[in-house]
Amino acid sequence: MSVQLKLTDVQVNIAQEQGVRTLLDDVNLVLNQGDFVTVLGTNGAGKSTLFNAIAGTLPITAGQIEIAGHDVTKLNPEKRAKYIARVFQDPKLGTAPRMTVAENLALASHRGDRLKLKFQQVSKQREAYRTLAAKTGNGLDQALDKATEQLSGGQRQALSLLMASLKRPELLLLDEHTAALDPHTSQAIMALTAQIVAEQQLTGLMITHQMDDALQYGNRLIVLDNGRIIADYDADSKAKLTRQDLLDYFD
Ligand SMILES: Nc1ncnc2c1ncn2[C@@H]1O[C@H](COP(=O)(O)OP(=O)(O)OP(=O)(O)O)[C@@H](O)[C@H]1O
Repeated sequence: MSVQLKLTDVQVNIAQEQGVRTLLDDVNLVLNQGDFVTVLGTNGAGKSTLFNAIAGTLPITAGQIEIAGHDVTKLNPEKRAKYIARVFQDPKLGTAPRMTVAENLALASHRGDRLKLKFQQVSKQREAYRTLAAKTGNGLDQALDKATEQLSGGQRQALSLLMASLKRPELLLLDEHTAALDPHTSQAIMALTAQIVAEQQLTGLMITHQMDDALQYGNRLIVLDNGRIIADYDADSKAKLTRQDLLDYFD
């Protein structure tokens, strides 16, 4: 089975007035193709920092990061974006607000191409975009010509997910992507996430504070504390975990 993500002895130290602070401490993690891992941890445990280190928005102090066999340790975030798609908690962050749903999908499907080409594609690909948007089940297919700033948070997050997965990423990072949504919409977005991950056999990490989602989704679960991975449950041990087992980490 091929390795999609390999973190070796990753360390992130930050110089502060009070001295050096360690945000990630000797993190080692290997994800095989198709691993979808839920990530738990208290506030400040280092979950987003881990994503920032992988995405390259926060430089690492030591260690190595490989994605799909490429050593990306020294690559800037723009170069790493070729391999990584990330969906954030804030629905506003994943889409261009003044552009329509169709234009956003065109952008996502032609990342790296010339701008002119992207907009020609909107009309050509319209039916394909409509079919894709219909997958979300939340009316996005009826809103292809709406600016994304006019969408609901759930529609916008669904669009962010479609965009993130349109050009099958080597690695999908979901950073509490349902946290800003109401419970019903959150569950709908989780169901869409699971569908997309299964269809495309994506490899990814998903940060969540929802114990039930952490248990229900993915084939593996890790717990971060104080910048370290303190637990790593494979599919079998995850299946035996209870909500209380997880809550115990937050005492
Ligand atoms: N660029 C930075 N400079 C200094 N400190 C930082 C930086 N980024 C993160 N931190 C600190 O590192 C710690 C871990 O933050 P991080 O956002 O990774 O936590 P988290 O596990 O994602 O928490 P939450 O669940 O609240 O989102 C926090 O104490 C945070 O203040």
